Amino acid sequence: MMDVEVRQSKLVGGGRGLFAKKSFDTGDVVYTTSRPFVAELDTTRLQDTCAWCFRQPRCNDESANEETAVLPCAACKRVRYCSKTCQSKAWKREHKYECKAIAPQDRPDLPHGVRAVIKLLGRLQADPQGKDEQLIDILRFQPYADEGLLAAMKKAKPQRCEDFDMLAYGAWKYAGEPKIGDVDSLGLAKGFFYNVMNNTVSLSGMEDVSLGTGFDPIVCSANHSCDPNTIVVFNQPTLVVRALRPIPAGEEICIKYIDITNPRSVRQAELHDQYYFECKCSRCEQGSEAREDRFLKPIDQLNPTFSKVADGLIQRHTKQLERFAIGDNASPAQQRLAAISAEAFSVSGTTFDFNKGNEHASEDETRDALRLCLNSGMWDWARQPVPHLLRQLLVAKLSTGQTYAAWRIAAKMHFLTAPILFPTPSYPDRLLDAWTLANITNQLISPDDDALYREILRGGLDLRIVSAGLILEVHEHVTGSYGRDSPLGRAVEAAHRQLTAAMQISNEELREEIRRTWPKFEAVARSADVLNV
Ligand SMILES: C[S@@+](CC[C@H](N)C(=O)[O-])C[C@H]1O[C@@H](n2cnc3c(N)ncnc32)[C@H](O)[C@@H]1O
Repeated sequence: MMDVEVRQSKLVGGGRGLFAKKSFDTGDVVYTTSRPFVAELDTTRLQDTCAWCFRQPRCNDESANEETAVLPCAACKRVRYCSKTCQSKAWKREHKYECKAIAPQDRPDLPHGVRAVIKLLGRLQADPQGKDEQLIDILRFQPYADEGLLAAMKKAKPQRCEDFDMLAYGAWKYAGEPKIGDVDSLGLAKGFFYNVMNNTVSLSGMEDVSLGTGFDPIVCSANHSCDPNTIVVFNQPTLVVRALRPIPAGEEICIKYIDITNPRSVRQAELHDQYYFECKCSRCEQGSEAREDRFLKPIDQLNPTFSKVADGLIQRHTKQLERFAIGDNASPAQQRLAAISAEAFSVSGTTFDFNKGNEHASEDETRDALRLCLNSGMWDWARQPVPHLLRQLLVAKLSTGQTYAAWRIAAKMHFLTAPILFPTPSYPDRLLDAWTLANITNQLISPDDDALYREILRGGLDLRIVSAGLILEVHEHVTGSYGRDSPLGRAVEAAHRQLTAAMQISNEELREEIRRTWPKFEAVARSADVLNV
């Protein structure tokens, strides 16, 4: 018996939605499935990730030993598994329907949507009586049967529609033009393609690295809110929906489809471009009064130097100004800030139109974009795209082995962005950030960095206590999102065990040390000059 049900939503244009059948407390599991109904690896992950459990390179399955890397399917050599058990589960449920089609080695890897549809058609063909309930659910999941939605997509993205039609046709061909009762199987393939591919959830691993995309008829029936009452986490391969706050029975369960830390105009543009609806959630209705839209000073107080810079940027970003609109962008002051936003967002690469920009932005460009926002005196550390840019700088520092610089950025984010962007301590992004900071801190307390450790200690901050405090923090809050029985939960549990075993003081004494250390840690983090690290 499920604790949620799918029925008509009250949201304007919301179609069907997901509803709570009982009340939930913060952190409760609202819905879980052992593996999304559709779970496809990104093509770039086919060689290093198990195509069934999504773990890299081995899972906790009993038949996998420590030496087992992911091994390829002997027949198609296109997908890999970490154990016989994973391979056998995959084969029985779906791989047998695609193995032959994807085997020819002279073909490139088929896109994940095509592979998903081949397998869905195979499963449907093998179940003419409709005994598989999830398959029935998926046939009921049809937001794109709505003529209005389809028309909106055709108008906004004619090329995408053409691609979908062509790829769905290809999938149908690869599936052997299946006969499924009296059903028009090509029409079905197209319907799947639109419905499934427009509504996937992204499946990320522990370091928030994208592994692939998933689709589950229940989770994907949840509508969007920029102030969602639940979060979705992927525990390789379990999908879990948890309550972010108390939810009374009968309330609609909403998740987030996009990055909700962005300003309203960016969120609205992304929802319109990707999902073809206008969000009217409570946060969007607050307009520019919501925190993520506010600036530090009234917008006409941008200093003359930056006004001049912004005037130059208006020209460059004319086409993007609407996406970054400040109010109605009618005044020069509004346009200037919209132009600075457009410039900095384009470097951050965090709105989907700019995905390519992200890969190309250098460390210097990232720092320049940060300076543009922060030195203008209008942005604080938690207003986007500053947090996006900080994360980008952190990744750059980590990838070039500049651990101490990375630590200072991560520490700054820990105090100045995370609690503001994600007020719930168990929020997945906040937990992952704290875990990253714990790991960077651990690197700094390794014997290799002894000199640095001692220098920081002389300044009054004991990084060993900082590390312990962060591990305890993540350990305490992981239950509210990923849960203990998850890759992150297990890693944190192991770190916690190690910490407890190595402790030479009592638990109470350690907590007292942490309590005493934290204001110093916060002061160091706040004063870190991350624009010059
Ligand atoms: C993943 S589906 C959600 C389930 C869908 N409502 C259904 O009827 O099956 C996404 C689609 O639902 C609609 N939708 C989701 N959230 C919405 C919201 N807050 N307001 C209006 N429509 C929404 C949009 O049409 C969107 O493309």
